Amino acid sequence: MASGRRPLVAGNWKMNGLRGSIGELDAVIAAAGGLAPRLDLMVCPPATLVAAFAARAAGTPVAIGGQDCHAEVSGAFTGDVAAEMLADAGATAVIVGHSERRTYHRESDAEVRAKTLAAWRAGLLAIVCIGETKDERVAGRTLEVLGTQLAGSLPDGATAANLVVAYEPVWAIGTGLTPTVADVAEAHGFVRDRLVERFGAEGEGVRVLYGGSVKPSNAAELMAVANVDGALVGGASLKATDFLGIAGAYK
Ligand SMILES: O=C(CO)COP(=O)(O)O
Repeated sequence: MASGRRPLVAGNWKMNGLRGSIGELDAVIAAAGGLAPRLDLMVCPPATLVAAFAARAAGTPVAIGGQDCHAEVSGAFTGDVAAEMLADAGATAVIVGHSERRTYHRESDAEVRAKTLAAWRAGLLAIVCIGETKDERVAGRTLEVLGTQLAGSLPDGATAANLVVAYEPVWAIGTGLTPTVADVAEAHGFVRDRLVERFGAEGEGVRVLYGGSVKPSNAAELMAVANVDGALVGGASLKATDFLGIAGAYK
């Protein structure tokens, strides 16, 4: 903090939410005016809800993002969604390389890189996720893994305006477990160094979010760590009261 970087608190709804869930977005929008002077707010609903959510959030401080995109503009890719389609639906951002995509869809760093380029091609902010597994942490390989993921997943041309990195330890996602403050500081400091090495002043401006079991009760502690520029929130983003409680870490 005290970095000049504007915090971003983003909710990743994952495969949750029906049209009737828009009341949660409404509650976030209702509180957004009071929070907007201090931070950016984003909700990333499933693809089926992006258009409706974007229409509802239009003209408010709440941004809407997708959760994944295909690398191509269009074509015979059944079930996939292009970055241009998300933009057309009103999204201004997209999460790429989430560990659930890397695990269940076997996405490689090269694919994540291609998806990041697709996001930029469509004019979207790319939120690129990285993070180590429990085994990798126990083996003392966390920073090596993060370095490899950053090198492979980030294309040249990243700027403070087109890239956000989310550090999400795989073992902390949905488990209620979080790294220690010292471990978060080490990981985020490492990511910052790599961003600055590669992208110079732009890398200094790229926001690095922490994700993995962020809750209202631990948000203040996690968000106060150096080089933590906000949160990517899963489960606790589904209820507006919890999501806003996390955003409330920025007083
Ligand atoms: O994966 C996450 C956000 O992308 C984190 O999920 P949880 O907040 O549910 O642990």
